[in-house]
Amino acid sequence: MGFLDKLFGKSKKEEASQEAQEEQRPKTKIAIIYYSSTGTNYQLSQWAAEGAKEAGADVKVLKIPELAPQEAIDQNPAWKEHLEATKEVPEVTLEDLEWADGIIFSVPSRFGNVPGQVKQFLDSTGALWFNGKLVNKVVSAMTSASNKHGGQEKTLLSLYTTMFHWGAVIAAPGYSDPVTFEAGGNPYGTSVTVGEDGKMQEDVEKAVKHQAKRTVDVTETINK
Ligand SMILES: Cc1cc2nc3c(=O)[nH]c(=O)nc-3n(C[C@H](O)[C@H](O)[C@H](O)COP(=O)(O)O)c2cc1C
Repeated sequence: MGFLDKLFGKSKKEEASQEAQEEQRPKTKIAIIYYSSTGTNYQLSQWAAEGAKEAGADVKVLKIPELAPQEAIDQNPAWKEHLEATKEVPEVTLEDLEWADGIIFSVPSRFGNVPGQVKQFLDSTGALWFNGKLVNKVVSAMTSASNKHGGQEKTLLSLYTTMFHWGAVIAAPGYSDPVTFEAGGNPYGTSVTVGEDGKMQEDVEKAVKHQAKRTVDVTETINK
């Protein structure tokens, strides 16, 4: 509300017209793109979707295709179960990247790096990159690992390296809200430790939702 509005208030007509304008403004498009073997990064993505929707965005949750051989998946019941439970989630395409104004990634750590499935997908973005289609996309990322210091920060930096080459704008959470401290204090992106029982060791839901809202805010600022 501007100074004059504060002083004199707005007429009902002006308020209605402002509301109508806000309704007509296209929603910010956020793609939440994840890879997950055993469900952790899928859950982080669900929370991010809730946060981004609460912030008014049009949201798509998309999975990066599995590449592991079926024999490997069959040997791990949690992996098999998760893939079965999420078979209806659409697989991400290059058109989804073009559609999105902002992208939130969620990927598990593999020796401090992104999983091969994620790298394969990123390497398929060459033509979009070459044609400048990824410039100014706002990106933010989340991750998980089995150990508290198992490579979470390095995994995020490895992922962001590709985004620097895209010309994307990285919207890491930093310490923009105290929820980050409560979630373990990773300013590069929300990260979580997964116990042997497959459960998350820290409560990161609020931090994920904050990160998602911040991604929507930064995306809207960039696209003003
Ligand atoms: C090949 C491989 C490498 C991994 N490397 C690490 C590692 O270096 N440090 C660590 O703490 N966890 C490591 N993990 C554990 C995964 O990060 C963990 O299972 C994952 O974060 C769970 O996420 P998801 O449930 O979304 O699949 C590794 C797992 C696999 C399969």
